[in-house]
Amino acid sequence: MPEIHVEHLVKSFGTNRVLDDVSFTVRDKEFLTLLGPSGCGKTTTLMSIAGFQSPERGAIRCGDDTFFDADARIDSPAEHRNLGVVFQSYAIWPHLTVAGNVAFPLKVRRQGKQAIRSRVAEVLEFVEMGAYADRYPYQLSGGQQQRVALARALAYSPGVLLLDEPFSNLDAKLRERSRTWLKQLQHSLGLTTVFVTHDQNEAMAMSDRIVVMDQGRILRSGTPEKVYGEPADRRVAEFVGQCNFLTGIVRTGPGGKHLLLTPEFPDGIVVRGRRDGADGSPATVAVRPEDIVFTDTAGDGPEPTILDTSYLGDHYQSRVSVGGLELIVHSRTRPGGDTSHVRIPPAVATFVD
Ligand SMILES: Nc1ncnc2c1ncn2[C@@H]1O[C@H](COP(=O)(O)OP(=O)(O)OP(=O)(O)O)[C@@H](O)[C@H]1O
Repeated sequence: MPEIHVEHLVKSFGTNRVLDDVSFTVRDKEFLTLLGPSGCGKTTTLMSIAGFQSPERGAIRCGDDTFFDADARIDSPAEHRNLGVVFQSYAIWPHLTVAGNVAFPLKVRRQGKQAIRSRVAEVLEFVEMGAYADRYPYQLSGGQQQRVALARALAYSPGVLLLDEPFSNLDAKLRERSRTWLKQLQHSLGLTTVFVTHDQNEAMAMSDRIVVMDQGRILRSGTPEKVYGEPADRRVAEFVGQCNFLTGIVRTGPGGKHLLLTPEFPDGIVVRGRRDGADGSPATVAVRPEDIVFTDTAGDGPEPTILDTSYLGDHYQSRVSVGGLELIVHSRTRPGGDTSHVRIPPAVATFVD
């Protein structure tokens, strides 16, 4: 399957610049997710790849094909790009059966009757909808309709799959099941896939790599582990999971490790990663709530005031106050009693400014 190269896309609607120098590569067979808040330009990026939007600047290449090149005035029509696209609203045709919906793009491509029949059967098997071929959309659940939309997109063996929030109409349980199932299908068919979502859990669960966008720009890209564990930017840390931010002064400690000294943690927090010329400069670090520990050892850290605690099934979430600072802490057990100090273990904090 081809790689996709998105290069320096710029796109405005009137005076509103919605893509501002967007570049990324989707590798062969990779599941890449565009993640970001509503209005950040995810759909516009996807629609530019699909050929339904034309940027003002930049280029989009897919394997050896140039889909779009503003300088060279190339903008190939959507139907020549051989991409499978599934929109947020699956838009399957209500007057056609499941098989009719899936056959439609093949008929448009003027394939023979026998070839269409066998391909429709094959694709419906991929999405586990073989038994529903003769049903109409109104006789299907939301999840089943979504599978039909996917089958229709897969029918003509596209090199690349583009998915724009395909699970947004499903309930939480079905959404979760659909994620696993789609990921398995994508993997087994080896499809290069670009997926759009504003749901960070969905992005984490499904992606080989995530591209985090905000206000038409790419803030960060990397594996889910990298984006979550080393967000590098405060907006990424805030958007991808919950996060605490601590501000202080950097000191170089034993072994060349960087420490962040804050009024609440005067002995210093050992920060992961290095930064040149940081000694003595102000800095902000991000610490995930699950990385902060309640402890009964007084020397380990300050004594917080617990403001409130919620039980969330697999953990407790507490809001605690340490000096003037409020922190969110996740713990396996309810804090209080002899677990009355908070500790930030070495190398869980990362610089974010
Ligand atoms: N056809 C259009 N005309 C004018 N403005 C548009 C048009 N399409 C999108 N926009 C604007 O461009 C910006 C980016 O929209 P886009 O749909 O790409 O965002 P998104 O990240 O996909 O958001 P969501 O998650 O809500 O779908 C928004 O401010 C939106 O209002």
